[in-house]
Amino acid sequence: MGKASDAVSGSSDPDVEDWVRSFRFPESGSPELPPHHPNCLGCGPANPHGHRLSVRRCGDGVHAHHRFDSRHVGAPTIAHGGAVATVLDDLFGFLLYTVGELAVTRHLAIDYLAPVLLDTPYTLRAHIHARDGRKLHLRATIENDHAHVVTTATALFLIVDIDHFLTTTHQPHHR
Ligand SMILES: CCCCCCCCCCCC(=O)SCCNC(=O)CCNC(=O)[C@H](O)C(C)(C)COP(=O)(O)OP(=O)(O)OC[C@H]1O[C@@H](n2cnc3c(N)ncnc32)[C@H](O)[C@@H]1OP(=O)(O)O
Repeated sequence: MGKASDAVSGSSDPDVEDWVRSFRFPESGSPELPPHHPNCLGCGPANPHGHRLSVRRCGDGVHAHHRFDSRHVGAPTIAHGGAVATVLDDLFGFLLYTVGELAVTRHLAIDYLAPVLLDTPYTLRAHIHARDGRKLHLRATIENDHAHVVTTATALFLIVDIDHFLTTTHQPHHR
């Protein structure tokens, strides 16, 4: 595995620094992709409120099978749109393993084409549509068992260096 933390600068939070130091990119041939960290809301196995998303490489992109459950209810029987956004954002976050660079969400847009139902199997896919320097333009879909696409998403992720995760003094960005 490649190390993401060769140039770690000082951090005041030892837990964050430990996580950053232990972060590794998986081998390029490895289909299984590791969670971003144990408590990640999207994929962390130790987060009792999380989705525990399990994501694999698929060609140049990534895919996952997922069921939303009663913790994610919006309208009765339907997944909350924010829960769907969480999962898609996290799915996009797995594409960083395919580029071998650290990246974070700058912009996320979702089209909710049909309700995402609770306790129902879905297939999620994401890929890099285009790369322009630091900018990764990403696309994703959620599809039901009848191959109907119920949600589409696009995102702009920005490649960052390791210091992004160690800096506790980020300033708001004004466009
Ligand atoms: C150990 C590791 C584990 C890694 C673990 C990773 C976990 C992933 C988890 C899932 C993903 C997440 O939830 S990530 C968490 C949520 N996201 C965040 O917290 C990020 C918060 N935002 C930021 O920190 C910052 O805004 C950054 C770093 C994203 C970008 O800041 P910046 O470097 O100053 O860049 P900025 O000027 O804003 O924009 C860069 C370029 O993008 C363009 N741009 C900006 N918005 C748009 C837009 N909507 N459409 C088109 N283009 C846009 C700008 O014009 C500019 O173009 P040009 O002038 O350069 O041409």
